[in-house]
This record gives sequence, C-alpha cells and structure tokens, in this order.
Amino acid sequence: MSGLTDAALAADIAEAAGQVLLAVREELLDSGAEDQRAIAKAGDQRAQDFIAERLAAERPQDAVLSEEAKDDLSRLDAARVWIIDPLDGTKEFSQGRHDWAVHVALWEDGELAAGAVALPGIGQTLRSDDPPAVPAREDDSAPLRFAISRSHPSELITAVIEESGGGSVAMGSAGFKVCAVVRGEADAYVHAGGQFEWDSAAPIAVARAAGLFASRLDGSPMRYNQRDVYLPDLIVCRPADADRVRAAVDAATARA
Ligand SMILES: Nc1ncnc2c1ncn2[C@@H]1O[C@H](COP(=O)(O)O)[C@@H](OP(=O)(O)O)[C@H]1O
Ligand SMILES: [Mg+2]
Repeated sequence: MSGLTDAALAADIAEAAGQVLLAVREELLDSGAEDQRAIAKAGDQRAQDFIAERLAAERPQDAVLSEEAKDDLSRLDAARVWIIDPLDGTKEFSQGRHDWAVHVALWEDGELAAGAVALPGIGQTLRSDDPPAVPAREDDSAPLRFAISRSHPSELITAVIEESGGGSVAMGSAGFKVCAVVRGEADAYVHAGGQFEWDSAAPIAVARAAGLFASRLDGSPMRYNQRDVYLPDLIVCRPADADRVRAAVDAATARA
C-alpha cells in the first residue's frame, strides 16, 4: 500500500490507466484491428482490470462503483466508495480521437471527497487536490460557448443555446466536456436526457475544486452513491455565469 492521499491516488490511478488505454489502442491499431467495437471493448476491460487491481491493493477496505463492474449494492453500507468510469468517451477512444477520459472519484460520508480526470489524448490529468485556475473571460457579457455531445446532443441543449444566444463546441466524453469548462475551452456544459453517476463524479469533484458552479438542471445538488445510479442531467459553469445559464435552462425547459 502506498502512502498517497486519496486525491493523489485518484490522480495516479487515472493517469496510469490512461497510459494503459493509449498502449492498448496502439497495440490493436498496429495489429490491423479495424473494428471500433472491439477496440472499445478491449479498452473498457483493460482499464477496468487495471483500476480494480490498484484500488484493491491500495484501499482494500473501500467499496467500488464502476461502469464496467457488477454492482452488488454493498457500497450502500460503506462509508467510502470509489466511483469510476474506466473509459468515458468510449466511442471517441475507439475512433482514434483525443476527446476521452478516465474518471476516478472518492465518495465519503455523503459527499465527493476527491477526484481526478485523466485526459490522455491531450496529456493532462486534472485533480481535485491541485485544480488548475479557470481562465478568466475578458467580457462577462460575451455569448456563452456550450460544450455539447458529438453523439447525443439533446433537444434541450439546443434550446438552451438558442435561449442564451450562445454557441456550441462539440466533443465526446462527459469528463472531457467538464474539463473543457475547467480549461476555459468552453464556458458551460449542460447535459440532459441521461447519464450515470460514474459519468460525472470525478469531473464534478474536479470542477468544484476549481471553483466552478455545478448542479442538477433544477438547481438541486448532484448526489452520489444512491441506490439508483442514474443521474441524468447537470450544469457546470463559472459562478459568474450561473444565473444566465440557469435562466436559459429554465426558459428552454418551459418551452419543451
Ligand atoms: N442519454 C444518455 N443516456 C445514458 N448515457 C449517456 C447519455 N448521453 C451521454 N451518456 C454517457 O455520457 C458519456 C459522454 O457521452 P457524450 O460524449 O455523448 O456526451 C458517455 O459515457 P461512456 O463513453 O463511458 O459510455 C455516454 O454513454
Ligand atoms: Mg461514461
């Protein structure tokens, strides 16, 4: 067992799993694999195995909730639960793109306590114990740039962008999109229509540590380690933009 803090362990595991994923993809592409589903499946499995093994070795007492493992619900009685998405943006990973992520978060006693999001395609890992400074915007009244899904853009987000008079930047992976807001590549990420706890836990831990606003579409807090892990919607933006984004969400919701 290493002497790393929980946040440092999250970052170490996420970054190392990202390296495993880059190697798996290169290996498959070099051997002539063309089937994107096979590349995605191999990535999901290898990253899951790697992370599960590290957590079992380093934090054997803790429970784990993962997109890629059976949930036996023992986590509901645990004080500490690691919430992981071994490969978020599976489609983009399998297409040889850069916009995918590895999510490792720790939930403790009702709250997200630590998290890290590795972005191996751009060589960065964002972590809750050393969050980057979110770049300031020159003009707070400038149109907002919304990070939107390449493959699941919802009607609601289209309406939100119209209501706010903003624009969009399309990319894959929930983690990559939250980190795009942290990194200043986008001003807001509004998602509706479906996601699970592992899609947002680590990204939200990082976003909050970086000082960003994060909530459900109705303004209520994101809650993790619930019996039902469906967590279908979220808003992430700078605190200064939160009223504007929430007003656009309310107007779009009323329109729907
Ligand atoms: N409507 C929906 N229902 C369930 N999951 C969704 C969803 N929209 C997005 N997601 C999940 O959120 C992640 C980011 O999606 P997107 O790039 O479209 O924004 C993906 O995770 P995975 O790649 O881990 O499956 C995807 O499966
Ligand atoms: Mg995911």
